[in-house]
Amino acid sequence: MIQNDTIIALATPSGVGAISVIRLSGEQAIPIVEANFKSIQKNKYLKDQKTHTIHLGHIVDNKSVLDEVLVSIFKNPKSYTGENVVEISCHGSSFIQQEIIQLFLRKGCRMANNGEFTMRAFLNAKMDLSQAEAVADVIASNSAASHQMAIQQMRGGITNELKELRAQLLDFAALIELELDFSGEDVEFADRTKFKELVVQITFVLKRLIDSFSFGNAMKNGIPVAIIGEPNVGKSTLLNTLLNEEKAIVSEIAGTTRDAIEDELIIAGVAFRFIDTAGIRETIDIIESIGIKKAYEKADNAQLIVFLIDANKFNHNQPQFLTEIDTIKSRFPTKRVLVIANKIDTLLASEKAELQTEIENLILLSAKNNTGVEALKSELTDLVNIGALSNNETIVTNSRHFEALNNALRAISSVQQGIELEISTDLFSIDIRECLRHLGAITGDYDVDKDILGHIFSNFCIGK
Ligand SMILES: Nc1nc2c(c(=O)[nH]1)N(C=O)[C@@H](CNc1ccc(C(=O)N[C@@H](CCC(=O)O)C(=O)O)cc1)CN2
Ligand SMILES: Nc1nc2c(ncn2[C@@H]2O[C@H](COP(=O)(O)OP(=O)(O)OP(=O)(O)O)[C@@H](O)[C@H]2O)c(=O)[nH]1
Ligand SMILES: [Mg+2]
Repeated sequence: MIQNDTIIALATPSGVGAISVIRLSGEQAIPIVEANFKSIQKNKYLKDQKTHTIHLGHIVDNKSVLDEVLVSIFKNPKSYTGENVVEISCHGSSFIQQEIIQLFLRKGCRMANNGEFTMRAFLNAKMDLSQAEAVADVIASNSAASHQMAIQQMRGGITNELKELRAQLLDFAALIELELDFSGEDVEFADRTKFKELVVQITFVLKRLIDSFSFGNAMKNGIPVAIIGEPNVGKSTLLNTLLNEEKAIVSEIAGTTRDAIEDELIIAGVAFRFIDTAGIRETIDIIESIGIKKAYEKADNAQLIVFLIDANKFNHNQPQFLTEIDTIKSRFPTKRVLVIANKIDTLLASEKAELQTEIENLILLSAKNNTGVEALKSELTDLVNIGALSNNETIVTNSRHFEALNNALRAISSVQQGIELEISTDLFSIDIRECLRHLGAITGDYDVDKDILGHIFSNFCIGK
């Protein structure tokens, strides 16, 4: 499916750099560049050169030399897009970049849309849709964890997990449909025992992939950690200390933070998104109470909760702290709650020891003096199960894939029910097709809607 127009875009960031790469893809890429390229070698022409070769010369426009460049040639189908591709490595000046692009736009190229090079790679079967989508994730990845998940996906993660099972399901679909053609006679081409085994196996793999999404999504976007506690306990100070930046306003006035403030921090290769919230207390202030409501919402949506208490207020005669901690833990029964006693710089050593023995698993910290913060960080990374990452397992991070996997699971569950209830074959053969369709949507094997493709690639940057 070779597109007949030739597209051009800057492949490197716009702005000044040592060199910049301008990429052209399409049937006419080589002749278009050829007409304005002069090799330093006499009588050397790009059209005669082998694929994957590099050539030194000048880009010329009406005999004036725009730049000395290196031109790389990739010949259809051996290129990133599967089309003829030419890359021009020029000097990294904004002026030169623009002059060269403008020159080739005049000579018959068209400016590429976002993600169009990768879209062409998909349309020319250089990669499947899930791999093409992962290209954007690779570019966007900002932590070791998100990078690893994206690379795994770009190399065909989900596709490889499902390819074999999908092929087997397709075979069964064909056999079962064949039985339907002989509906008068009592024939069974598809081995029911084997078919049941396959359905169980598919269900198992789908569930594993679906389950990986909450982890994958959190890893990709940063694991949300809500910092909550009473006013003035030092939540905003802790956020600032973690980020090493005066992000949130800190003051001795209780009720300083109103709106939730968040930012990302990468700890040991994993992105965490820390959310500082309004201090929780009874209040008649309308704005403050909206902030408190929001604090609860943030905690509800967070993966982890950091609950801060003011170590100063600890009084060993009163089990008030313990009640407070229990209240928070029962308010968020399914979440991991890390309890932190802040402001330990104001405590005597004996008081610290007492605090630690009275409250289990307490992290002692001084947000102001930056003590105990490393312990908190290592506690956080311990809580994140990155075992899946080191095992190179496929982790679903894309919500489109997640949705398709859920749809496929729903369909295969109907198939399973159909077999158990021994309903007529024609009914569950529809569910088998349905399952195949959803699995195909992930890789783009089924006729994917133009709009869906447009939507997927619109999230890319130009030149990718
Ligand atoms: N200069 C440059 N660097 C780049 C890219 C690019 O397009 N250009 N890439 C773009 O993202 C990535 C590399 N991906 C690529 C994937 C395939 C082919 C390619 O030419 N494939 C051919 C030939 C393979 C061979 O035989 O060596 C093919 O698949 O047939 C090129 C780049 C990252 N670095
Ligand atoms: N001594 C000491 N003071 C601290 C520490 N952390 C915060 N403080 C002080 O406690 C006061 C309140 O700090 P904030 O960070 O604004 O507290 P907050 O929990 O965000 O308060 P609200 O936004 O009102 O809920 C400020 O005066 C801080 O300087 C600490 O570790 N030690
Ligand atoms: Mg605050």
